[in-house]
Amino acid sequence: MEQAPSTLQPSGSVRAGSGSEEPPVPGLLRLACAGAVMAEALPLRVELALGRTSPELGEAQDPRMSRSHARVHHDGRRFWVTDLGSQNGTWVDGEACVAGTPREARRVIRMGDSLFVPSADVGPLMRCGVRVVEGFVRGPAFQRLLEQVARTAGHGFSLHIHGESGTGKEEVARTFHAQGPGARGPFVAVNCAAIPQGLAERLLFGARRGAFSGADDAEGYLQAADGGTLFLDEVAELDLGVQAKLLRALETREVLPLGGSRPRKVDLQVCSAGNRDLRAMVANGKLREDLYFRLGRPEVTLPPLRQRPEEIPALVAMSVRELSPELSAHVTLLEACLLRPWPGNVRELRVEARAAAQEALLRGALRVEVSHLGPSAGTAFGPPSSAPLEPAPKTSSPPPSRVSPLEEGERARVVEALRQHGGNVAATARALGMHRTQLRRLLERHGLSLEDGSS
Ligand SMILES: Nc1ncnc2c1ncn2[C@@H]1O[C@H](COP(=O)(O)OP(=O)(O)OP(=O)(O)O)[C@@H](O)[C@H]1O
Repeated sequence: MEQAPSTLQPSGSVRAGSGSEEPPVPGLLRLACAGAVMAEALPLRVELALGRTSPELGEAQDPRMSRSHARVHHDGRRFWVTDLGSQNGTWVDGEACVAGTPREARRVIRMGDSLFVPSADVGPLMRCGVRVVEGFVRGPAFQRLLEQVARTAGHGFSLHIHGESGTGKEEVARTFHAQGPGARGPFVAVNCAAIPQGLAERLLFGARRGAFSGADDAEGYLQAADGGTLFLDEVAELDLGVQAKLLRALETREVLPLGGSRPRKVDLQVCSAGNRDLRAMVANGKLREDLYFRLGRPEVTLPPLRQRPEEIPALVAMSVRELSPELSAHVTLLEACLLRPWPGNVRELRVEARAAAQEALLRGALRVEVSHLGPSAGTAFGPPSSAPLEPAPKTSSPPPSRVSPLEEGERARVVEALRQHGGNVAATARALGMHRTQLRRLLERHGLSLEDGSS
């Protein structure tokens, strides 16, 4: 049951369902005002003059903004900010502006204690706002995706959720379950990457007493999910033999436990998830083609957090409050979090925001500022990025070299973390704010082994 959602949007703004057919509306996402988190869309036709009394800013005013603070201009493709000699200054993408000199803004603008993010389309935020439902922050893209998933669940047997690690795929799977015919049944989540190879069959399909020495009767995950939904995260990590047996069970709706002679009927929906391109995995022989057709369609994609900036301030404020209700997130912390790329997505952001809050408490502060945030938090793939939030227009610039400085930074950071944690995968992953699966993939990509952490 959904508890009454709270919505971070101005009263009077429009809220509707999907609006993807609408033409894009460039503008600013106003994500903080006077230090308080908000999520409001400010459409921008050509120019917006922002200041303490601007009619565009409505009733929510920031006393630290000057009456005539800055001008934001959109040239049809890019956003430009000019500080108008404000008392407290204007920061664009983390750097202070010189009054009177236009500066291109790509990621975040700070004026007083207010934050604005330039966006090629503020329409979705105008229509949907940002909602917080049972401690889960849902921006417009997330809301639209959940609507789509709810429709699929009504008349579908399976769903595949594609998305980077830590983006919230389990919440999407839970919506698929809650909206499907087995909503009253169990929801069983299985991380296939975490199952030791030799145990996969026993854990998935169960075992009969005597199947192997010391074996007792045990239910598998498929039997446990009977009448509900089985959520298989990283399904392509199962070995091909287990994949064949899984496919058979899903097709026949019967599970034969290890050492058993009589299969048991099961009735379940299946939701799978992962970060890799399943078609490429089929092509590489890592995923059975027939299992792909059973599980891989339909597919929905959950965008990474860096493409959902409107959720970031609410997530940070929530994580800080979780540590202590007396703490508050300062605008400089929110700004820094908007500037970093968060390769570990929401999981990493929440871990690092809580760590910053803890640091503030240790230093006796009740306001969590950027100085409390770990310098490498949110940058596991290199230094803080200045890449635009929306895809940049195609240019004829030369292709990047094979090993970019960003990748070198990432490799060095992983090696250092491994060294600090004695090659322990779980501890290293935790320290980097990522999932173990994500760390294993990084090690693979950089040709590293656990021994690379020993010095
Ligand atoms: N929008 C959100 N609001 C609040 N918490 C969130 C949100 N999205 C994710 N989280 C939290 O972040 C953590 C990671 O989310 P989740 O486990 O769903 O990620 P995932 O995409 O399944 O990643 P992985 O494949 O690595 O498991 C969880 O603790 C989850 O509750």
